[in-house]
Amino acid sequence: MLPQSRLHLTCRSCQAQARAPRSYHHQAQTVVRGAPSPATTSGGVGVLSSLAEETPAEGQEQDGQTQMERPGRMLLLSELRVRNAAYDVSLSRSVLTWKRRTSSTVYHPFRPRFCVPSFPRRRPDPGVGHTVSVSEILSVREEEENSSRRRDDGSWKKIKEREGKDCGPAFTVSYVERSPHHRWRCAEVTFACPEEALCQHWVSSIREQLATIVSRPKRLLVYINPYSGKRQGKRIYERKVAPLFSQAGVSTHVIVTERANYARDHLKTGAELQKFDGVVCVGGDGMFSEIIHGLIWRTQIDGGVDPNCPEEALIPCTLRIGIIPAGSTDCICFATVGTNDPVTSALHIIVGDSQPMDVCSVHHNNAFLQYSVSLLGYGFYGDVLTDSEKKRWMGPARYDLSGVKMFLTHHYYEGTVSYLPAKGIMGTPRDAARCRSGCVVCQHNRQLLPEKAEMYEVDEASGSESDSEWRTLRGKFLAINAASMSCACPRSPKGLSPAAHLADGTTDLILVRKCSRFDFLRHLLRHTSKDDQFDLAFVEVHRVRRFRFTPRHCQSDSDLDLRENGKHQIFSQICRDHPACGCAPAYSSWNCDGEILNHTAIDVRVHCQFIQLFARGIEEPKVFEELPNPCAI
Ligand SMILES: Nc1ncnc2c1ncn2[C@@H]1O[C@H](COP(=O)(O)OP(=O)(O)OP(=O)(O)O)[C@@H](O)[C@H]1O
Repeated sequence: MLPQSRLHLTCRSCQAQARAPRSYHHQAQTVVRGAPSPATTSGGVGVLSSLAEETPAEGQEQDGQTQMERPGRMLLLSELRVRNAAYDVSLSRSVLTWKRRTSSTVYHPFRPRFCVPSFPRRRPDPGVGHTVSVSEILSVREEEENSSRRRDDGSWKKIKEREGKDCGPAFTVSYVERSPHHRWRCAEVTFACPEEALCQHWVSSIREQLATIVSRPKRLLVYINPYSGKRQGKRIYERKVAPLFSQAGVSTHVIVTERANYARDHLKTGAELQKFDGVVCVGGDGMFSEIIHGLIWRTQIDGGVDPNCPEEALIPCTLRIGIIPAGSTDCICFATVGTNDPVTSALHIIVGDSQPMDVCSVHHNNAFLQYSVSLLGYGFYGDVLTDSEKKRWMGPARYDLSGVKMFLTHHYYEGTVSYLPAKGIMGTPRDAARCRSGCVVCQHNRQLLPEKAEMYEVDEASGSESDSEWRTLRGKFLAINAASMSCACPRSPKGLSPAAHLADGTTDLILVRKCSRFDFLRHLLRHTSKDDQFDLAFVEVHRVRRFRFTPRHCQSDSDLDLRENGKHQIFSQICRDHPACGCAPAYSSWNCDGEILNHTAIDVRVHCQFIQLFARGIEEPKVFEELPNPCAI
């Protein structure tokens, strides 16, 4: 137990104590009696400097008072013990910091509970400190004095950290710790306190700070597709996600879907959305598509907007969506979090992250077809999906087999593409920079949008939009792809359009014209190499706000869909089903985020930052490389 005299506590509500010293340095020297001055040790200096950094500008010299007289965001500072070692622990509004005191007689390097050391033991670093953002603290709990607690699986476990001397009052903080490859884990640290009152004060102070984070969801509506991927959706949710939600005090209403489109229909009509802070889908991209269709539709209907009209200004969805990856294709999760890991996604939901995302609306002859957030692909990717649907029994391997088959059949399709280029924006599809967490390109282009939208409206009203802005291309295409995000996934880490942005109000229109099989293979292989996949004579890419496609056979027939066009349909279907006849089919299908569209003539419009996800975008690697805690890696 620490002697009472060694405890020092600074609290916003205890101004008298905080005002007494002239500086943090001075305060530490005067309050921590009976111990070497922290300012004279490396540990002390580190703590004090981190506190100084945390003090806001408005806390600096005002009315002749020093920073210490107006402690700003610093709330608590105590000497506590972690695994028998003394630490200076401080709490501000933004960070919790603990730093080992060099005066401590026993040194046990701190490690989070989950961490298995995978590197040779280092010599203790006297300056080792840990800083956790308050926004990434999941929960805090007071430990019971009998040193045991119930585990998530219901069994009882002895807490190793509390064995030995520190069996008095203690509290445990659970927080987000970064692992390689953008994975997040829940780590814990237990602080032993010299007395019960101090322990309770720390717990209530941390809870108070957590309560101020209004972006955190408190109640979630969860849809689980039990047939996603390897049919593990329910298990993944129950084992990996539900315990974290419950630990963080997030309540849930869970619905296991009973059929395809169950979640979409429930969201459209039945769900009491006002009761929830967000919707979570447990499944793959198909399940996510269901969720956004239900939510967007419901938002428009509630707001009195006709979703069928391609020219309508749609109302953005405010309810955030979380994705727990459990499907065979989890591209959207990968693009927005950087990994397909249920625990990481659950932690992003708990901390209340927000990532805006563009949505494309797809219409045919003024009738709404579908929304898309990742890939709209005609030709190669449409054919791969059509073929793979017949092989669902094979599982995810069906995509590889159909990919090889469609590459060998090498079909091209004739048609006309018209597009509205995204002018005056920051960024191009050939940029080396990537869309990352807090992307400035997305923020900049979003700000431009109201002006541009007005300009388009004016043009449309005067009937001149198509003349002045639209561009038209005709030709034979092996593939026409519109990538609204990079479409990176574990198989294709660069994606179809590596520099595409999640939320800049544009889509990258990639046109692969008729070429030899060898050239097409070169293009495909560049998706996985460092070479630029657009730097080929038969490939062009345009960043656009809107585009239309009309297959050749529809052009003479006022955009009538092929499926309504008897003769062509019959022959094309025969050619598609029996490629051995040697005759190329006249049409392909659109692959819209993994679903096949019923029409080939389409009008696509991008809606900037139309939905919000519980995600942060992909963080730059340095975020976890620079962590002070060596156990994090
Ligand atoms: N209870 C259910 N029974 C059958 N199908 C369902 C059910 N719930 C949802 N679905 C449908 O299953 C389809 C595939 O779901 P999901 O995307 O979650 O899994 P997946 O394995 O990744 O599939 P895919 O790779 O084909 O997208 C979705 O289109 C969804 O509408």
